[in-house]
This record gives sequence, C-alpha cells and structure tokens, in this order.
Amino acid sequence: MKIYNPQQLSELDKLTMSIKGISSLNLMETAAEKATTELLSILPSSTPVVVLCGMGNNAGDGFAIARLLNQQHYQVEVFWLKFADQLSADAQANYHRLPAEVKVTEIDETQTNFELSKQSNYIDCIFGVGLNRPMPKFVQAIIEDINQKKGLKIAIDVPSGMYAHQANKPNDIRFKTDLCLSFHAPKLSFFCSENAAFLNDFKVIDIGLVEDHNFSTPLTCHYITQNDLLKIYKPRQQFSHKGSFGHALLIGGNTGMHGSVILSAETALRSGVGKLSVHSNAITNQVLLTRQPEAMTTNIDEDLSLNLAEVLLKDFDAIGLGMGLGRTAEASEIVSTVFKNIQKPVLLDADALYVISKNEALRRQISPKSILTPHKGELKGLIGDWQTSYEMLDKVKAFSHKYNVIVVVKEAFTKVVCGDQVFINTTGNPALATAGSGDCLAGMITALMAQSYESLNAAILGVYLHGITADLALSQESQESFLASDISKFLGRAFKYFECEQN
Ligand SMILES: NC(=O)C1=CN([C@@H]2O[C@H](COP(=O)(O)OP(=O)(O)OC[C@H]3O[C@@H](n4cnc5c(N)ncnc54)[C@H](O)[C@@H]3O)[C@@H](O)[C@H]2O)[C@H](O)CC1
Ligand SMILES: [K+]
Repeated sequence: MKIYNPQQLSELDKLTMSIKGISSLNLMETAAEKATTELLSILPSSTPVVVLCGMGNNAGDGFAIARLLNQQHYQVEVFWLKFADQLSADAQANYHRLPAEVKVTEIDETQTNFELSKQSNYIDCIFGVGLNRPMPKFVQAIIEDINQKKGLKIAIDVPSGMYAHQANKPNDIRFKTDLCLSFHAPKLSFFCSENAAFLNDFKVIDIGLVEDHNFSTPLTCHYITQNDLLKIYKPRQQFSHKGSFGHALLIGGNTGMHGSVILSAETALRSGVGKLSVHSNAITNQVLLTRQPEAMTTNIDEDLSLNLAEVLLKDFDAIGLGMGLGRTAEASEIVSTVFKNIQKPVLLDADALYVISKNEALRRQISPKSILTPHKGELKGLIGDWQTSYEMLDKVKAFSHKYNVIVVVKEAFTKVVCGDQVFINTTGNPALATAGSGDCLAGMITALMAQSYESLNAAILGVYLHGITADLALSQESQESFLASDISKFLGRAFKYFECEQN
C-alpha cells in the first residue's frame, strides 16, 4: 500500500472527483459515512460524544460525523474551535446541516472558559492533513486538557497537532489518540517513534479514491501489506530439489558470542534455504551441530580469517556476515576478505556494521544491493545522529544512494530503505525486543537471498515474516517470555499464510 503526502492526497481527491463525477462535498459525505460506520462499532451509545471541530475540511468531516451520530441516537455535542475567520466551503455546508439537537459550543482565543462533561468520548476533527504550522495556543490548551480526560479519543484522518508528513518538535502538543481513522492510507508520521505516545492504533478507511496517477512529486513511501508480499513470495515447484533453494554461508559466532550465529543458522534453515554452511569456531560448531545437524561447518580453527578466502571459493548463493563476529582486527580482516572475494550482494549485520562504520574504504567496497540490518546504535555509527525520524530517513536514503545498498532500519516499525524508496513494516511487537532477535532476522534474510529473492524483496519479506512469528507467538507466549530461539519455532506457521493464499 502506498503512503501519500498531503499534496499527493489532494491530487488524488481532485482526480477522483473528476473521474467519478462527484463533488468534494460528496467525497466528504462518503468519508464521514465510512468513519461513522467504524465509530458505531467502537463508541458505546450510552456515553455522550464530543466532536472537536476546527475550520478546514477535517472540521467538515467532524460536522458530518456529528450529524450522522445524532441520527443514530448518540448524545452529541460539537466544540467548535474558531482559529480562523471562515470555515472551508464544505465545512460550512456541513455546519449548516447540523440538526438543532446538536449543541455547538464556540471557542476562540478570547473565550476558553467552558465546561467539558465528566464522562465523554472525544472525536478529534480540529486539524487533518492540512496542519502546516504550530497550532494556535488556545487550541493547544484545549487538546492538552482533553488529553488528561478519561474517555476514548478517536482522531479523524490525523491526530490534531501531528503533521502528517513532516517532523514535529519534541514538545509539540498532539491529540493523544486511542485510534485514528485515517482516510485512504496511513500517514508517514504514524510510523515515527516520536509520535508513539500520541497514537495507539490506526485503521485505514477506504473512501473510494482512485490510486494510479502521475504525481507531481513521486511516491516514495510504502506500507507493507500481506497482499504486497503475496506478489513477492515464490511458492516451491513440484520438481524442485535442495539445489533449487541455494547454499547460504553465515560467518560469525566468535568466542563469547557463539549463540548469535547459531540463532541465525536456525532461522536460515527454517526459512527454506537448500543448504547452509556456517563459518565459525570449534565451540560454535559443536553446539550448532547438536542443535541443528542440518547445518555444515567450514572451519575448525579459533581464527575465522585463516582459511576464509579458500572457503569463499565455493560458489555460495548468499552470505550473511557479522553476527557475533567481534570488533577486533580479525573482524576487519574477515569483512575485507569477503568484500574482496564476493561480488554478489551480502547481508551485513552487527559487528560487520561496526567494522564498516569505522572504515570508509571498506564501505566503498560493499557489493551493490547488499543489505545492512542495523539497530539504532549501529545506524548512528553509519549515518551519524539525528533529531527526528524524518531526518534519520533522509540520512539513510542518502547512505543507501551513496553506497548502493539496502538499509533495514530495525525499530518498532522497521523501515527497509532502498534509495528514495521506504517500505514500512507493521508486523511484530515488543516481544522481538530481545537478545538474538536481530541475529534471527539476519539468518532469515540471508536464506531468502540464497533462494534468489532479489535483495529488496528478501529484506521486505524477511522483516515481515520475522514480525509475524512474534505476533503468532502471543497466542501462547507473553511478550516477556518470548525468546529469539522461539522465532524459528513460529516460522513454519508464518510461511503457511503464504502457502495457503497461493493455493
Ligand atoms: N482524500 C481525503 O483524504 C479527504 C480528506 N478530507 C478531509 O480534509 C482534511 C484536510 O482538510 P484541509 O482543509 O486541507 O485541512 P485541515 O482541516 O487539516 O486544516 C484546516 C486549515 O487550517 C489551516 N491551518 C493549518 N495549520 C494551521 C495552524 N497551525 N493554525 C491555523 N490554521 C492552520 C490550513 O489552511 C488548513 O487548510 C483531511 O485531513 C480529511 O479529514 C475530506 O473530507 C475528503 C476527502
Ligand atoms: K483530526
């Protein structure tokens, strides 16, 4: 699914109106009807509803929703925050359609002394995608006040105070939203960590906008859905054999970090790779083979760098490098040896990221379309610090362009960045915030690369499946008890979704 900026959304509105021959007021009515259908299933009819309206089209949605809820016998009151001289034309039309039973309390900067009933639910229609500068002080004060109240808080399209497609300042007031009903597509800001405290959940409301259009600014953001992944997923053919699914090599698991590459190996094997070799040391080999006899080992020496060049002569289909590699000179030598000997994309994780963060010459040698999977700390080593998620994304895009790599930014909504394109993952939950979880992701993506998924698709599919394992696990595990080693246990069921849908 695509994510649009306000300008692109406005282009889609206009195009929809001209293709479907409908007015903007019709479109607003559809939006309000669809939102109201959702609201009816969420809001108890026994509790009064306060609809907070501003002056633009988001307010127009609000006046229409107030009318529609009133028709459904809700006790509705409108708080009209008059921060401009005039309502937008469609908002005005809907204001005039309000039935007399819906009380309207007018509030402006001179008159902020009003009573909010003790028990209400709140619908926020003050600002939508049109917010383009800090909100007036009296609006901020009212939102702050309502944020302290107990009732359900539902935002229409965008929580007021949150810019849809640009960064907020850390102290900006935003409507503290339990659920945002967002028209046509989620907005990019929903996936920024600095907005997490203001948006608990969102639901996309289809209002029948057309999709395809030559936008004046190109689309760059995508929200990964199961349907997108069905187009990527490659079902296995009947006459396939283990050679059809590639031979992957994982390099890592040095002294003290033996478990890291073992976790990667387990998930790689459960992600469909045909054959798996692990280049590590004797202790790792022993534990690995006890847990996972399907894996092969390529080294017995304590030093991982000694025979690596020779090992790499074998034509591996994918290489995953860095999990528990260490931060020694030996680690740099290993990374350098891989870069010198391998021309195809490799996956770089953990200590391999540290090594390249310290060495620009090595960064220049990364094979095109390699995948980097940094967590926040590792990412800072690569791109420097940032103030906002938007700044971070800009820096990652620049890095991705400069070195021709795909960067998987691991966070609550993991972002896969390929040049200007950003793919946002929404599977997963805080159970994944556990030691070894990243090693598992690295193993999964390497296995998908070995199966001839092109790098971008391997990264997108990998992060999606990784998240699904934790979502599935919550039926029998808690977020606290979930371990990285559980990821491979749930991978079978995670893949099953795709198999079922294909058949
Ligand atoms: N396709 C759709 O998604 C549809 C969306 N609809 C709704 O319309 C809003 C967008 O409406 P718009 O009039 O453009 O903007 P807002 O209502 O968000 O904002 C009002 C208006 O206020 C001005 N403004 C911006 N920032 C400030 C500020 N800090 N202080 C004062 N004034 C400000 C600016 O001029 C804005 O235009 C969208 O979110 C949906 O809810 C339609 O209903 C139909 C389809
Ligand atoms: K809103």
